[in-house]
Amino acid sequence: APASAQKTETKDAPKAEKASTGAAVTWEDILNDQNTDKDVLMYGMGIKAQRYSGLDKINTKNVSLLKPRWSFSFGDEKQRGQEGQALVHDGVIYITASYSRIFALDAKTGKKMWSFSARLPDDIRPCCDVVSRGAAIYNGKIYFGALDASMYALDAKTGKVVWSKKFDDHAAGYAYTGAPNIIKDKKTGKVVLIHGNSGDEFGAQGKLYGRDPETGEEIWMRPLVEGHMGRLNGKDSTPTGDAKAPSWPNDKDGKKVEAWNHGGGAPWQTGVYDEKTNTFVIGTGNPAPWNHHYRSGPGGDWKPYDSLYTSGQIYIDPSNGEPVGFFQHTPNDAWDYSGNNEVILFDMEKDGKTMRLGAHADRNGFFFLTDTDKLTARDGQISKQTALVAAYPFVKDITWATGWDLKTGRPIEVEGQRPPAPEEGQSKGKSIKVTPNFLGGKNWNPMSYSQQTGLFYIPSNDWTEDYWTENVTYKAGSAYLGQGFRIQRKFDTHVGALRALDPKTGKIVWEHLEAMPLWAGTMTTKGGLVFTGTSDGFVKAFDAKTGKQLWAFQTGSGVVSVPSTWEMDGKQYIGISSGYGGAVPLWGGDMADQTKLVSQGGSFWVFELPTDTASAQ
Ligand SMILES: O=C(O)c1cc(C(=O)O)c2c(n1)C(=O)C(=O)c1cc(C(=O)O)[nH]c1-2
Ligand SMILES: [Ca+2]
Ligand SMILES: [Ca+2]
Repeated sequence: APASAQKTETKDAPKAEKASTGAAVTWEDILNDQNTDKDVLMYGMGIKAQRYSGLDKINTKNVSLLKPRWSFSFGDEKQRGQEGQALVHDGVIYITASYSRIFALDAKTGKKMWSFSARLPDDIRPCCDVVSRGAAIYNGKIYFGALDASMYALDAKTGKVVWSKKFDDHAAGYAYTGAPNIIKDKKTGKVVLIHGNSGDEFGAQGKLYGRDPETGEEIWMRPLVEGHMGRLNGKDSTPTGDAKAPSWPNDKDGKKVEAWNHGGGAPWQTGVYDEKTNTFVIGTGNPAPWNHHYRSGPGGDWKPYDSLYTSGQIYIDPSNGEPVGFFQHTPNDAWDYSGNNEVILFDMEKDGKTMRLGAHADRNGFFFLTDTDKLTARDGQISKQTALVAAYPFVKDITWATGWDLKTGRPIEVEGQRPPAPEEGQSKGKSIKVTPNFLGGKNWNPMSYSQQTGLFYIPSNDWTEDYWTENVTYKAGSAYLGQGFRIQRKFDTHVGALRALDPKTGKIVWEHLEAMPLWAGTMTTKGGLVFTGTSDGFVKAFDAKTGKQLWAFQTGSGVVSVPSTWEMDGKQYIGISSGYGGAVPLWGGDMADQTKLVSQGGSFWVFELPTDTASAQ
């Protein structure tokens, strides 16, 4: 879209109040983000995406005194889900909002410096609400994606469009909701902007893109369905994996089944960069259609057909977009579990040695630890199920598998837990009960890892569904699921469960239950705290060791975003968006009815301790 078609509002920055150094963010700044308290330069709050802050000014002793400093309304009649995580640089907060909007706010006062609203066509088709999870910042520019499958670079000072690229057909269901990544490729020395797409529910082809952050020009494109052709510098590069795509069956004529042409696997969340091996890691989406019979061989034989490279974590060489490793969380995914959730990189001592691991809590109910050195090895093999180190259940009563075989790295599936095909002459198959349901034991909202406690804090949900197959044919722009479902609660006590998991043992050290689904991310701090938000509007802080709730503040709408924290003028601040939405009110059956009672909203909140904490006590 031409820049002139965009609406940019620029307000003069309150210069007197802004202690600006004017320096643009460099790759070194990004690499060091974890250790700099005064800024938040990436989604994940650090190169390993641990969402752990070394700040301890707000801590278990004083957090009960936390109060708002200011709040900013995103305005407009547009509301719905506010899922963004704020970036903070040079006294400015950059926060994305629903309907592909982004705001630059003065961190001291909440005063708007500029805002940008992408002009969206009427026929966009995001599956799961009009959300945006965040932006990236680098070299004087802010990068963020829009729901019509486009990417923008904005001038960080003015919000003016530097470049924009429309990368796919929104009318066919392609979209973008995630926060892009900035990484520096060690081989070429070039900084690369990496982003994916959304659209599996419409039979989109999942694709990952590497771009020049200065011009937006594509460097490479990597399709995530086996056998599809990649691109490098504008030319065909290599097919993804085996060109014959043996993990997808052939039809009667010996051609690939129709599903393979669509395939899914969209990387719609945010990846993480393993600096040591120069490898980019990102979760891949569900196969399309959800109905696995369309991705199975004659007589419903699904076992040889994993539907690669969907529902797993893929490792990519950022120099050329070549896949170097893959671990699949749900082979031939029949339940829309997808594999998109974040991978957090961390080190763990085991048997006297330090292991470099990836941690991932999947929608399928298992928490995975994978060996980063194996998955990033350039050994000519992509599928590396044996990189599995551990798989622990983190929700109750998982139906589809009893556990994982650590030798083969494959799930131990339970017979009869795949939804059967419709009987002859029927349009629907027999319904089965599935736990967790397709929205998962945990959805996109990121967990965090505390370097202080060594625990992971997982915003999980205990819920179930009725689930049955339906016949489906592909039609561009229409839902391509082939499944029917009705989401249901499982326990009277709760749906949401914030769980602290010990990666050494798989044990749940503590849990905190919530009546409504948990749809906000978590953050931990050296102050011994875990922060998150709830669907009924609270921002909450917990003792990271015990799970005791120490503070709660009501924001007036549901909280489905991701907290962040920074230091300014010697004080620590907590920032988070409020505004209810996301997938639950749209798809959630019983839960959707419950959540209709939550007021819509759209605001960003900043919290601080009273200046004189001693006298306030
Ligand atoms: O497969 C996809 O392309 C795709 C995209 C998205 C998205 O972009 O938000 C979601 C999902 N799938 C999905 O399965 C899902 O549960 C989901 C929840 C949400 C949300 O923001 O609450 N988005 C998405
Ligand atoms: Ca930082
Ligand atoms: Ca999906």
